[in-house]
Parts: sequence; structure tokens; C-alpha cells
Amino acid sequence: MRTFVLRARAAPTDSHKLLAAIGQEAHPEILAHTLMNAIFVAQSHRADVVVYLVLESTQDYSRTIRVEANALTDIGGFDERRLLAVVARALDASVGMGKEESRPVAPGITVRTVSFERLVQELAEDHQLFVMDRKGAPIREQAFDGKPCFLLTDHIPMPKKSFHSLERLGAKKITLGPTMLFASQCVVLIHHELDGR
Ligand SMILES: C[S@@+](CC[C@H](N)C(=O)[O-])C[C@H]1O[C@@H](n2cnc3c(N)ncnc32)[C@H](O)[C@@H]1O
Repeated sequence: MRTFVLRARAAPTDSHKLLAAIGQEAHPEILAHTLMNAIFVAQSHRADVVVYLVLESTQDYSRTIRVEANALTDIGGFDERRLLAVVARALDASVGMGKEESRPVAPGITVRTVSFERLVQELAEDHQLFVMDRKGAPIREQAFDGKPCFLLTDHIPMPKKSFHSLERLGAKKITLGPTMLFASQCVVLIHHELDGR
């Protein structure tokens, strides 16, 4: 199983604001691109992949949308518009939820009012955590067990404070090289690296 967590610090949790922000400063298209590259391959879904999209620009609670490839049914396509419609649907399903509640959205998709910090604490219990960072250790030299979990951000960097708590949870920084990439490009290279093992 491969798990990806995208911490989208600028992404609005209001579906109308999210859709209106495409191509604007919040860059919600990063969510669509990451989902696309994590879940889809030509003519199919990748097996054994879970993606968490954590949207943090909110009036109340962060929204964590969990997408599990093995349980996903047809979502109508893989273009930006379809993928962001899935995100918007999950956000609409989450309206009025209290803290750390969860709701089903569609097969393979759930939404939860859980913060990034709480989510990674839970994942740390049975996953090997990796923070994607240009200054980390080379991915080529890293051994992976059965449940690696890769932590990425949108265009806003992970706060320093988060790095410290992630280190306490045993997360390791790994790099894909010196070039600053998009989160979605990191996902492709991670899949490539693991596919070759
Ligand atoms: C566009 S980058 C974030 C840019 C942000 N301004 C920053 O300074 O971190 C998006 C995500 O990809 C990761 N990333 C980008 N290039 C990388 C690389 N060469 N190796 C590992 N992770 C990388 C970043 O760490 C981040 O999680």
C-alpha cells in the first residue's frame, strides 16, 4: 500500500471558493493534479493507493478527503474539472460537521474534519512516514516497508513547527533531487521509484 498526504494549506474548505480559486493564488488545481498522478494510470486506477487531501483554508475545521483507489468507482473522467468536482462534492458533504466527524461521500471517498497533525499522528501508528523535502536523504538510498506514507504540501511550505513534530513521530526527510517540483510531479517520481523495486 502507498499512501500520499497532500497538505493543501491554501485550499478553501468552501466548495464555491475552491472552484472559484482555480488558477488563482490558492491554486486548488494542485489537488486535482496530485490526485490524478497518485490514483490513475492509463485505462485504470492504480491498485493499493490511498490519498489524503487536507484542505486548511477554513472558517472552522480542516477537511481531510480520503480517496482509496481500490474502492473507487467511475468518477466520470480524470480531467481537472471532474477531479475538483469530486473534491467540491466532499466539501459539500462536510458542511455542518463537528470536530473529527467523518462522512461517506461516494465509494472509496470519505471526508473528515480532522487536522493534518492529528491525521499524521494516526498514520504514524502503522505507516513509515516520509516528508518530501529537497534537503532530505536521496530516495534511492531509502528502504521501504509495506506501508510508506509520503507527506507533501501545496505551494506553501510546511511550517518549521510541523517538521519538529513530524520528526518526533519518526518521519524522515527524503529528496527527489535538487529541482523544486510540484507535489504532483513528486508523486509520479515516487511511484516510479517504488515500481522499480
Ligand atoms: C512546490 S513544492 C513546495 C514549495 C514550497 N514553496 C516550499 O518551499 O516548500 C510542493 C511539495 O513538493 C515537495 N518537493 C518539491 N521538490 C522536491 C524535491 N526535489 N524532493 C522532494 N520533495 C520535493 C515539497 O517539499 C513540497 O512538499
